Formats: sequence, C-alpha cells, structure tokens
Amino acid sequence: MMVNSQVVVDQQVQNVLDALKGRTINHVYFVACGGSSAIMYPNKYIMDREAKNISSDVYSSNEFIHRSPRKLGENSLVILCSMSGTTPETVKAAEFARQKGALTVGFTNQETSPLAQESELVVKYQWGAESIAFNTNLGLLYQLTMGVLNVLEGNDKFDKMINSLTNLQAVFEKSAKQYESLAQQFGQDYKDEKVIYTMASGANYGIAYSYAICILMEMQWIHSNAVHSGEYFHGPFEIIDKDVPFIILLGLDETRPLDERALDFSKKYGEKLVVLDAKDLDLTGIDEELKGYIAPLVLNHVLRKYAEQLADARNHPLSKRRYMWKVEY
Ligand SMILES: N[C@@H]1[C@@H](O)[C@H](O)[C@@H](COP(=O)(O)O)O[C@@H]1O
Repeated sequence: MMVNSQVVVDQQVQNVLDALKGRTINHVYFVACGGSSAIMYPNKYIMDREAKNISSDVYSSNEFIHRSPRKLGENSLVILCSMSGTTPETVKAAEFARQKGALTVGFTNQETSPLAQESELVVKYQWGAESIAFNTNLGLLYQLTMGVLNVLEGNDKFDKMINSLTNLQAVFEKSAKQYESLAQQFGQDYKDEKVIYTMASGANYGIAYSYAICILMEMQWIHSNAVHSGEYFHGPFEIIDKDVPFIILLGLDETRPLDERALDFSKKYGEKLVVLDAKDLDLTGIDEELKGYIAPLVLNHVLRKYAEQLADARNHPLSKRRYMWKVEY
C-alpha cells in the first residue's frame, strides 16, 4: 500500500497505474470466464458512465481469442481474471493479448499461477471468509478501473472510490447481519425449487448473472437463467406465475427504473419473489456519487449468504461438482 495524495491505493494496483503513465490506451478489454467474468460487468458499467474517450468491452476468454478484435494492440489494456490462475482459456487469452502488444494485467488469487506468469503485471487478491472487501477481486478491480480513468483522463472520482472501498468492509459486516435471518428463511423456503431465475440491470447485472450460472447452476444444480430487467418484457415475462421463483435485484444506479418496472409487473402475476433492494442497505462511508457503483458489491456479499443458507438447507455443499475439474472438457 502506498500513499497517493491523500488516498491509500493498493500497491499492486498502483504498479499498474504507474505502468500506464505516458502510454496511450484507447480500449480496455475485461477478459475472464464464469464468476471471474461476471465481476468485470460492473467495471464495464463504470467505464461506460465515466470514460470520455476510452472504450471498453467484456469478453469470455475463449471468445476473445477466437473473435480476435481487430483493434487489439499496443494501445489496449487487457485486464484478465482467474481465481485459480489456471483456467486454460484465460491463460491463453493473456498470452494472445501480449503477442498483440497489449498491456496485460492478471488478477488472481494464486500469484505463481500460469495466469500470473503470462501477464505482464499481476494483482493478487484475497478470497474467502477472512478476506477484507478492499483486497477482494471486486475491491481491487474497482481501484484499478477508477485509477485507469484517473491516470488517462483525469477523472476526479478516484479518491472518493478509494475512500469508499476503505469503508466497505464495515458495510459488508452490517449487511450480513441485517440479512442473516432473511437468508436463512430463503434457504428454507426455496430448498425444494427446481428452478430459480435472477434478474437485474446496469451495474448489478453481472451479480445476477454469476448467481444464476455459478451459484444456482454450478454449485446447486438448480435450473436458472439471469434475465436482464430490460429484456424481461421481450420474452421472459411469459414465464412469471405464482409458483415461479425470481430473485430480483434493485440497484441504485441509473438503470434502476428498468428493475422497478420489471418488479411491478412481477408482483402482479408472481408470488415467489425475493427482492433485494439496495435502498435498504446501510451504505454509511460510501460516497454518495458512488453508491450506484458500489451497491453490486454489497448485494453480492448478501447473496453469498443466501447461497450458503440454500446449500445448508439442501444439504448440497457449494463445493460439490460432478463435471468441473473432474472430467475432461
Ligand atoms: N464459479 C467459478 C466458475 O465459473 C469458473 O469456471 C471456475 C474457474 O474460474 P477461475 O478462472 O476464476 O479460476 O471457478 C469458479 O468455480
């Protein structure tokens, strides 16, 4: 950690920001798979809202290689993430991006992993029960995204972001307490469901996406799909009924009206609705201007508790897999 004016940014993130100085970057690629990809989505949201000139994209690692964006080159920053650092598609994507001359940054929990070796710069993040919000994958990615905007475009929200992330752990702890009994109730009420949909938009969509594909499908073998609130009325709403469960996230960002519209309709025809509204969270310590960006991190933290309770109630540990890491794929 080092002091940068009045704020203290993570040292590894600072190293990346230093490497950017004097470099022309016109595009940021966020590249990863599964849960590691989902955490890129709110960063793309921040880039879209804040960047004046730099464009950005989120790619699933293998698609990044096969689609091979023509623009990818020495003016690109490629941010990759893999918890294990061994996901072959992501390791190859780092190698591919480097060959094209891009600056590569590998986020991983394993600093000696293949991804760390293939990436020019490495950010090791914490994971698990003992981790501190500031040092998690999302905490460090947010520091980097806002830092990139600050270094390359002079964006003035960087200090506010660092300070808000410094206060995030306390927010996490309060939210976990606040939702403790609701999470337990969720586990009991939904343990026999065969399908649970998730829905969100804007900065929160990635959270709904990872909940559907990682928590419900991967870790609980429950059918699911992440529905974008804006797409709800263009197909998925035909499925809503009294016995069809939906987890609906309401964010604090600019796309909240989309979620509200979807929720209003769902309430008319559905009954099994689990609504997590970021307005109910105690976000003391988070800068007013950044609450919309930070809400997904807190909702994600709360939803993890819901996942743990569901796993307990179903007697199906979150670590249980039948194909992943077990058979050839
Ligand atoms: N839920 C995720 C999966 O979606 C992902 O495929 C896997 C490997 O990911 P990583 O590249 O982050 O190690 O890990 C987790 O289980």
